[in-house]
Amino acid sequence: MSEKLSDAARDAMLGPLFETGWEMVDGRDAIRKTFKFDSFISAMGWMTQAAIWAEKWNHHPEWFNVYSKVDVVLTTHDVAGLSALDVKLARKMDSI
Ligand SMILES: C[C@H](O)[C@H](O)[C@H]1CNC2=NC(N)=NC(=O)C2=N1
Repeated sequence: MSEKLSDAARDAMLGPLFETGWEMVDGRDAIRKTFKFDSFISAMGWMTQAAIWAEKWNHHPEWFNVYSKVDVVLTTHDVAGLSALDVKLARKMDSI
């Protein structure tokens, strides 16, 4: 079972993600980022790879795709807020 991120963990783990374009969602304990690709197929390929990691870790993104753009929101529904799993998936999404 995941735990909500502590204040200390937030400082350490979220700071580096904010540098790569992640930001807090207004009014929610969640992070968001828009990923842009050069085609629909590139976006779908990225989503497919991210989906395989999400399924492996049983941690699923809220996301929305239009053509070559994917809007992603990460949060942990089981704890109603951010957990280390959100950070792990965000880092993976950045690295794919
Ligand atoms: C029952 C199942 O394990 C849970 O619903 C999992 C699935 N994927 C999940 N994904 C996310 N983002 N948060 C969760 O709390 C979560 N819980």
